Amino acid sequence: MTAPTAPTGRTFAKGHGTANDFVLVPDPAGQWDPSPEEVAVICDRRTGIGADGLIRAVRSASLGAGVPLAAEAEWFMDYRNADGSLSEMCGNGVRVYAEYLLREGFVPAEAGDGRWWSVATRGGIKRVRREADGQWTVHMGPWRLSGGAEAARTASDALVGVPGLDGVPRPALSLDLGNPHTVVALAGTDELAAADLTRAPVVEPVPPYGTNVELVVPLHSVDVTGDSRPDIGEVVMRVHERGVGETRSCGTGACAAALATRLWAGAGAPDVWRVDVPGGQLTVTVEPGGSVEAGTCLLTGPAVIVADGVLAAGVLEAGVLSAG
Ligand SMILES: N[C@@H](CCC[C@H](N)C(=O)O)C(=O)O
Repeated sequence: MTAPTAPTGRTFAKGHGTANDFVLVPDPAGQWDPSPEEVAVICDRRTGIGADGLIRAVRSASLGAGVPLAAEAEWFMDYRNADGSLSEMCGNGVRVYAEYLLREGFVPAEAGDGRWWSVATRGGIKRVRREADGQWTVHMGPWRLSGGAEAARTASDALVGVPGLDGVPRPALSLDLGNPHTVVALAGTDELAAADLTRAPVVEPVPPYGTNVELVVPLHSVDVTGDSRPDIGEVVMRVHERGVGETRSCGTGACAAALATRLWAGAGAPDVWRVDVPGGQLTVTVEPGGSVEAGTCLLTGPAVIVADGVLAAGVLEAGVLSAG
C-alpha cells in the first residue's frame, strides 16, 4: 500500500470535453505526486468525485532544472488515466486544461483572445487557441502510422477482436498521436451499437504499451464548395480507452479515427473530418504537407468547467486504505 502524499482539503475543478470528463487539481509548485491508488480513489464514480482522468496543473519550471519545456510552455499538463496510469497526451483534456488555466487566471486573459499559446505534455508541446465561439483548437503536433510505409501500403497492421460481435478478428490500423491508438472500421452503425465495450477489445500483436481502440463507421463526405472534391468527411466513433474503459469521447482517438478513415478513403479524401462520438462532435483538420504515413493535424471541440470543490479531509487516506 502506498502512503497518501496529498494534503487533504485540496481544491479541484471538474470539467469535460464532449463528455470525456476530468478532475483538475492545481499544483503550481509541483508538490503533489499522486500515487496510482490516489488517482483511482478520486476518479471512482461511486466513492470518489468520478472522472475519466485526473489533470494536475503544474508549472513546467517546477519540474526541475533543465526541463526544456519551461521556456516554451509555462504550464505542464500532468495527465493520469482513471486507473492511475500515466498517459502522454489527452486531446479533450488539453482543451479543458487550457480553459481551466484561463479561468483560474494562471495565464493572462489575452490567452482567450484567439491567439496561439503553448501547453507542455508528456507527448510534447501542444499549441492551443480559443475560438470566437468558445471552442478550443489544439495543434496536435506530429502523428504517424505506427507501422510506417508498410502499414500505409497494406492499410492495416493489426487484428482486433471486438467483444459482442461475431468473434472474427477485424483488420485495424495503429497510429501514434503521442499516445497509442488502434482503429477498426465496422460494417455499419448496427455493428457499432452491438459492440460490447465493457470488455477490452483484443489487439494482435499485443501493443507494447497498451492501446486505445477506436471503432469507426465512415458516414459520408460532403462537397461544400461544389468543386467535386469532398471538403468534409464524417465518421462515427466509439472508443475503449487504455486505463479507463469505454468513454464518451477521446480527442486523440478522434484524430486517429479521422486519419485512418482518410487513408482508407484513398486519394482525394477530405482534409477536414467531423467525428461524432457519444458525447458530442469534434473536428479534425489534417494540415497540408504531410504524407499518408505521417503529418500534423488540428483538433477543435468544446471545453467546459462544470464545478469547483474541495476534497474532504481523510478521503484519500480512507480510499487508499479500503482499496488496499
Ligand atoms: N481521452 C483522451 C486520451 C486519454 C489518455 C488515454 N486513455 C491513454 O492512455 O493514452 C483524449 O481525449 O485524447
